[in-house]
Amino acid sequence: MIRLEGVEVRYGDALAVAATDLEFAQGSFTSLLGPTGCGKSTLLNVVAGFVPPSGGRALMDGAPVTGPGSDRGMVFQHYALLPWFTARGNVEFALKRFGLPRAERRAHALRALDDVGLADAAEKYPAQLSGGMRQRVALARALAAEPRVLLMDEPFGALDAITRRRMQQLLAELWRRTGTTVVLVTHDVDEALVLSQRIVVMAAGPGRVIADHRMDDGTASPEDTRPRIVAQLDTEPR
Ligand SMILES: Nc1ncnc2c1ncn2[C@@H]1O[C@H](COP(=O)(O)OP(=O)(O)OP(=O)(O)O)[C@@H](O)[C@H]1O
Repeated sequence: MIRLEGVEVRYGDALAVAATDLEFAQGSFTSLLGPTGCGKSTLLNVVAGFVPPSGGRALMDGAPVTGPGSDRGMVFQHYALLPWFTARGNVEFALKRFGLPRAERRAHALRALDDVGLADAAEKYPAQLSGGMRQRVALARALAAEPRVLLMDEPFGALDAITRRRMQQLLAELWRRTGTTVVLVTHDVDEALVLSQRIVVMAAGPGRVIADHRMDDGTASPEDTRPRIVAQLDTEPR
């Protein structure tokens, strides 16, 4: 459903991502893994429509991606919540651009907050919420519009280990329940192994794909795959 054809990204003279071909099947869960600067966020932002490719093209259901759209929800490491809105207000605000009537926006927002286990915190402000709860609001905000694709850029990078684990479980549940296509950017091999069906490993200088591990076809277990990925990350020049 998402297809990158020869996607290349330059920032000025610098080649951030060399020509890359990738496909993400509908309903799949893929992690993009690699060292800092290898172009993970850049590729995700091409799919999101925030960064236009300098070469090649990104397609969603066969149509070129020309900008952000409600079919793609995004979650960042830094939650970017609006401090003057409650949790519910933040989710409702994000729904505003879809032109839903107010009552419907509210119902959607409350349902999304309930889905992430925050029904009781809907009227709290971001400053009254823990990091994990804020990230749940950000997840609710992305999911409220019922996107077909959820794009996540190091979403749990700022959380402590226990909260991070809980959020991973929540994400796995939501993915199984909704069938949303997920593309997750992470530095963390174990996070990628626990969550995804497929791990695309990237290297820097210039950013490129160096391996594509599939764990969903029964041929490789996470235990077999882990040392191979660690070796790939270690041997690549940074
Ligand atoms: N807006 C920008 N302008 C100029 N250069 C950029 C810009 N965004 C990213 N880059 C450069 O492009 C390369 C890829 O960056 P990108 O953020 O995609 O990597 P990443 O793998 O996501 O890294 P990290 O894990 O640190 O977030 C890096 O060399 C980075 O410095």
